[in-house]
Amino acid sequence: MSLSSLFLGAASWKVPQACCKQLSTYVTKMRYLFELKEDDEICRKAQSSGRFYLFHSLAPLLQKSGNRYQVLPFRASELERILAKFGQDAQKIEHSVLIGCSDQHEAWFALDLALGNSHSSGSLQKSEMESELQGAFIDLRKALFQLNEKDASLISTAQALLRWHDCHQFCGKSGQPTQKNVAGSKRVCASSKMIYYPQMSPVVITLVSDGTRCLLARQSSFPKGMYSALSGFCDVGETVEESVRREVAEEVGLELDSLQYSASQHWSFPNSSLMIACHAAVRPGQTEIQVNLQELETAEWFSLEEVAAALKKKGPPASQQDGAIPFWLPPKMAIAHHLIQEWVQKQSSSSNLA
Ligand SMILES: NC(=O)C1=CN([C@@H]2O[C@H](COP(=O)(O)OP(=O)(O)OC[C@H]3O[C@@H](n4cnc5c(N)ncnc54)[C@H](O)[C@@H]3O)[C@@H](O)[C@H]2O)C=CC1
Ligand SMILES: [Mg+2]
Repeated sequence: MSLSSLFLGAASWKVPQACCKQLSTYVTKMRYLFELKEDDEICRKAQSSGRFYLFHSLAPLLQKSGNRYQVLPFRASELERILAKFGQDAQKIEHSVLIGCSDQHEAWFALDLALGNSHSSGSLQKSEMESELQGAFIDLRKALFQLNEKDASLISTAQALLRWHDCHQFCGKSGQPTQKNVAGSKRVCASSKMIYYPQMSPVVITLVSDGTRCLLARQSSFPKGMYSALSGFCDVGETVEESVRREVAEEVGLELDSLQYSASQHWSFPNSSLMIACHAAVRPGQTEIQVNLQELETAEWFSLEEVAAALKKKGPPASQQDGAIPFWLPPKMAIAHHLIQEWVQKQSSSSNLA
């Protein structure tokens, strides 16, 4: 709804034209997903004709195909047969969470076969399950970049939701168990009446430029040789702009002159974050960095040529003769890569114009 329509007087109110129009595939799909989240009965019915993506201790079930991975969803009837084979009750399906649906309204769910198992229900052996399911449970950190973009996004969402439910089984106020709704879009405590919704932590990621160079940094936990844009969790009460300015000041001791929003991304590691990516410029002539060694291993200015050359490389380069690893950048699927690519394109087009 636009702001102006909020202030329309009652006398000028009309039935919106859109009511008479056929709704688009996208709109009907979003409305259907909303219904599944709100209505337990409709969602339970959707499970019987839906598809299930399986996990084991938060590792997704995947199939190797060349040097890529593929997802391996199962229908409810197949899943019930598999659960029975492993001595599990079909009620385990109640632990599944809604992760999306197709344009034809086939609902998709994720279920972790290992989480939430009581000792009496019998522990499911991972290797036995893998051979029965004809796939392997792969750590998402290893598999994410070898999935296609759509599946990577679906599997990350699924893992984030499954992790959130696993960590929020008790109410923080009453200490009593919480119950999920069928879709898994919330958990409720019957005792305190508290409602818990799946959480994401907002994180800002900023590519700082001085007009000709950009600033890239390394944390000691990064793979050897990899540099990325500056990042940091937003503090409570901050705007995105305040978080960006504070993080840059904290990590490299620079003050920003301007900043511009670029894009956002859901990021699963180590927990669910909403990455908010911005470009920023430092005040003219103020480029001397003072690295906060508690947060970063190092930070350096890189020229357009250096960054453009690094963007062309795929993955970590082999180490040089002296054992050093040449500098490289995060993979395509990471929003840091997108920011850096955007900066290179902008710089290249402005240097072509000059
Ligand atoms: N997708 C991408 O391209 C990139 C993603 N990232 C992600 O951004 C996140 C934040 O980046 P950092 O520079 O490490 O953040 P940071 O600079 O805020 O430092 C991390 C520290 O912040 C504190 N912290 C405050 N709030 C927190 C919260 N809600 N959860 C966890 N720790 C919190 C902890 O002490 C933690 O050790 C990381 O999880 C990282 O995986 C970082 C760079 C690129
Ligand atoms: Mg940081």
